[in-house]
Amino acid sequence: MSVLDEIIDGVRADLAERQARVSLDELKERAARAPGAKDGVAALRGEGVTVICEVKRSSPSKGALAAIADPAALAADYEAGGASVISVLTEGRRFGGSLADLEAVRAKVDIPVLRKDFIVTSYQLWEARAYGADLALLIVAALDQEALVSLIERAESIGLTPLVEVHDEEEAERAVDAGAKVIGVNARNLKDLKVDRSTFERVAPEIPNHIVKVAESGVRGPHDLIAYANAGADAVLVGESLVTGRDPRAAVADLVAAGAHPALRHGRS
Ligand SMILES: O=P(O)(O)OC[C@@H](O)[C@@H](O)c1c[nH]c2ccccc12
Repeated sequence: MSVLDEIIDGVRADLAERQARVSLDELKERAARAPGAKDGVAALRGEGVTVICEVKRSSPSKGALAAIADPAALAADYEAGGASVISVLTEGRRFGGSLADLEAVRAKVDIPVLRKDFIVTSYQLWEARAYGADLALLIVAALDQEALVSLIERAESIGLTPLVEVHDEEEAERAVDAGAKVIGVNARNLKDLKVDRSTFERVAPEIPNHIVKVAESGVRGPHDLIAYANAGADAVLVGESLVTGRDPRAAVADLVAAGAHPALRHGRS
């Protein structure tokens, strides 16, 4: 079984427990009381390359990364550094996240917040909205085409912007066909967890320019952001290097500065 399949088995078990405790109607009521969803597409289409900063305690590939006692404080640092979107991992078993983290971050920052999880049912989209998310991750490799199309539609119908994650050209084509407006190319292959930064430049040409292109994973600092920008990224998603660094606010500010004028500095046409 692939790592992705194993993670999803755990996600489904935890989901069944929550569904037994909280009805869909309760979630919908909670979603109706949540602050209105912010426009994720607009946030990512800023000047230059925008930066999505992730609250990430651990990962299946590296184990524990950072304790992050106060995820809201970290998110506030990211926002102060110039982040455009905060990504909050809510998967518990492998990534150490929770919906409580999402709620705490939402209460603290003004910029859009992404629920980063392994979403396989619309119940999880309602949870995302109920806990204040504005965007939600949908992983193409975890969904058949029918489920992908229906989750994109459901997400949009409740105000969420789907960030549709792909790992290769074929998945990119499926994401485009399904109507994704934001596509993330993950350099970390979820089958064996290896990072290959050339994935983005290989897959990006499959994605038409009206779609926001996000380069995910493996950004160690400004030079990686610039390489992704030169390969056509509109945004980058960064976790590990920020949570393990000494000064997340300064690290984000450095990334944002590098992304501000990539065309002028690096000859991107
Ligand atoms: O920590 P990194 O290498 O900066 O990567 C962040 C992000 O791309 C990664 O956490 C991620 C991308 N897609 C995911 C799907 C599920 C969980 C995690 C992820």
